[in-house]
Amino acid sequence: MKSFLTRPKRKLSPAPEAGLGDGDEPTDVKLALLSSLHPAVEQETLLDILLAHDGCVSQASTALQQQQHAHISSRKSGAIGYQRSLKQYALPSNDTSSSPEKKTKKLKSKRGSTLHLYDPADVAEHTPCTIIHNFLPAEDANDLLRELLKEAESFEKITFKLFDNVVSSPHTSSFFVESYEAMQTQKADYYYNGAKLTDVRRITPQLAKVKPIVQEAVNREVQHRIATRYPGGKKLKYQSPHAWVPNSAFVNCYKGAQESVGWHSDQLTYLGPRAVIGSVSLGVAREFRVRRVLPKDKDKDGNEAPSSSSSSGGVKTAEDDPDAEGQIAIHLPHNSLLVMHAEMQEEWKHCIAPAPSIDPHPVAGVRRINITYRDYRQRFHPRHTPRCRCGIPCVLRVVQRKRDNYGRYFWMCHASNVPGKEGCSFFQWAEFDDDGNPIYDKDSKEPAALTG
Ligand SMILES: O=C(O)CCC(=O)C(=O)O
Ligand SMILES: [Fe+2]
Repeated sequence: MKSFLTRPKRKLSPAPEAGLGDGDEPTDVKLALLSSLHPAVEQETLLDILLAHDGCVSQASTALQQQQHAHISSRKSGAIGYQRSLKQYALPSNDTSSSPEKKTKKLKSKRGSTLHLYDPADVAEHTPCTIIHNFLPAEDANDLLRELLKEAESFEKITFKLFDNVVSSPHTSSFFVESYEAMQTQKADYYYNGAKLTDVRRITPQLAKVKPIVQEAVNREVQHRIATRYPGGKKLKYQSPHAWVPNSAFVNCYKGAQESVGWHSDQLTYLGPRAVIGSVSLGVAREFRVRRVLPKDKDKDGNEAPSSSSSSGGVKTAEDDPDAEGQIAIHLPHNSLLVMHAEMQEEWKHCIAPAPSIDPHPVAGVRRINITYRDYRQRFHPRHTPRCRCGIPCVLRVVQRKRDNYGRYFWMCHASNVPGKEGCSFFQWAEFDDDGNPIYDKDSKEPAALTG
C-alpha cells in the first residue's frame, strides 16, 4: 500500500502540551504507544494520523476513537486519483498554539520521503501549485482529450544534449500557437534546449475553446494566492502585475506507465521571471512530483555546486539530488487544472515520474495528455534578448543551487545544449524592474514600446 507518506524513520516534534507519548520521544516509541492503544489499525495509518496531529499521541488516539476504524484501516493501495486529505486525520481544534504555519512545517516531506497529496487544500498549502478537480464540463474534457489524442499520434520525442550525449525525453510533445504568423516566428526565432522546434502547430478548435476558461481560472487562482499567501498580500517582486493571457500551449503525451519527464524547471527565457503556467491533465491519472531546490555551497565531494536551473524537457542530471528535501507527489486526475504559481519555476523542480502501474482511462486507454498553457511575453521575444558569441539568443536562468547570488537571473549561451555544437562562455546578469520587465543596458535594443 502506498499511503500518502512513505518515509524513513523520523523524529517528530513534541506537542505543546505533552501527555503520555506526547513529548520528545522518537517516532517509533510514539507509534508503539499508539499501536498498543489501537492494535487493529495498520502502522501506516497510525503514522499518518500521528503526523496529522503534530506527533501528539493522545490527540491522534482520540481522533482514531472518533473515526470509524474499519474505514481508515481498509484503505487500499495507492490507486491514483483516490481522494484523500490530510485534514481527515485532524481533529477539529481550537488549539491556537498550532498555527497553520507550524502545521505546514511539520507535515512537509523530509529527505528520502514522499508526501502524496490529493486534496486541493493540501496542494495549496504544501506546494507552489493549486489544483482544481473536475475543471471542465465532462463532455468538453472528453472532446479536448479525443482531439489531442488524434494530434498526439504524430507527436515526436524532444531530443537534446545532456553532457556529451544526445538523449530524448521519454514522452512525446508538440507546441501549439495561435496564428500562422506565430508558427513561422516560433520555427525561425525561438530556441529550446539550444535547438529550433520543427513541429509547431496551429491551435486546435478544442484547445482554443478551453483557453479562455483556463485563463479565467488561472487569473482567479493567482489573485487568491497573492491575497492569501504572499507576504503583505502583494504580488512577488518581478511578478507581472498584468492579467495572465496564454498565447501558446505545449501538449505532452505519455503513453503507458513508463513514459515520463525528468526533473526540471520550465524555461523562463520567453515567459520572464516569476512565470505562471496553467496545466490541464486529461486521460490516465499520473503523479506530478515537485521538490524544492535547496541552495548549497558545495556538493558532498566538496566541489562547487552547479549554479543554475536545468531547462524544460531535461532529465535528471548529476546536480540533482531529488531527495534533498523529500518530494511531494500531486495526483493529477483526468480533467484537472494545475496552476503553477509565480514561486514555482525559480524555487522548485518538477517531473512526471514513471508509474509502477496505471488505471486505464475509458477514452485514453493507457495515455495521458497534458497541456501547459503559457504566456509568451513580447518583451522576451528573442529579437530583444541578449545574444551570445555564437550569435543565438541567450537562455534565461536563475541561480538556484548556490547561496551566493541565490535568486539572481542571468543570460547565458544556449548552444551548449545543441547536439553537435560546443557553445560559448557568454554570461550576463539579467536585470528586471519590479514587474519583471527586462532592463537592458543602453547599448542594447530597448523594447520600450512593448507591453506585457
Ligand atoms: O505533464 C505534465 O504534467 C508536466 C509537463 C511539464 O512539466 C512540461 O511540459 O514542462
Ligand atoms: Fe515542466
